[in-house]
Amino acid sequence: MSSPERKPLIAGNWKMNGLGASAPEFVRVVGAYMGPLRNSVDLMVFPPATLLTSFATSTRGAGVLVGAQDCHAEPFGPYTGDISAEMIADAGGKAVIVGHSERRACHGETDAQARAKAEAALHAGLIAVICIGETEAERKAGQALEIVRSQLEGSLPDAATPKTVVVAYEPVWAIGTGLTPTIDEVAEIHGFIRGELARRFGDEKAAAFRILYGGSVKPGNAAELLHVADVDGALVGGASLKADDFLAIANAAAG
Ligand SMILES: O=C[C@H](O)COP(=O)(O)O
Repeated sequence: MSSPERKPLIAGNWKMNGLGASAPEFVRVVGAYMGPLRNSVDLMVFPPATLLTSFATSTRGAGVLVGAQDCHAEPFGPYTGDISAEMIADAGGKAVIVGHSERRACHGETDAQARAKAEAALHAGLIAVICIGETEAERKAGQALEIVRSQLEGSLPDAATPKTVVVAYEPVWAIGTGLTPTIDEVAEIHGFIRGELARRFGDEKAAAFRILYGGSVKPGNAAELLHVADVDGALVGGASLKADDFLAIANAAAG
């Protein structure tokens, strides 16, 4: 569970889903957030880049932060198809996801690239949500902690602060599968991440970083997962596409 100084954060990653016609779902989230929820939970939504500007416009002043799902490490240049952190900020984005396992698996993204992208994000004034997590084979081989340790070390910039960086632990085998680690496994990894942050940044700073859990978070399991020690929120994929489900998860974080 989040400590008093770490406000829970629920982040919705729409992945490659959403057309202009999906905007009303987001607008419903924004509307509901303007009630008491706003005081107890931070919300972020990461639509596809095509919807970034319209989502940023519809949440203006409402407090839901909108971000992008990836960025290039360079601010501009001959990188066809990519967008930079500066462009995300220019479009009204406030955050960016880097190192998501789908970028690592489908685009061969390395820890060093995730780190360079996170550095670019900080330079552009964005919050970087940095994803780490082991595969099923790595967990079965007893390597989960070591993989998480090396991804964390390799992907986090030295300049990371609790205000500019959020860590998201997403076991790859739990993403989109309906499977989740046990509560004890989640507690073990999140506690381990907190310890590794303390080794690198000191106890005080480490205590202020938010560490999200991601992987098959749904309204039905959110409360249990979100009340585990050192779980400060969730990075939600599929369930973030439906306003009711996403809001139910946000309310679980608040309660
Ligand atoms: O970024 C979100 C995660 O990959 C989790 O996705 P999921 O909730 O659909 O399992």
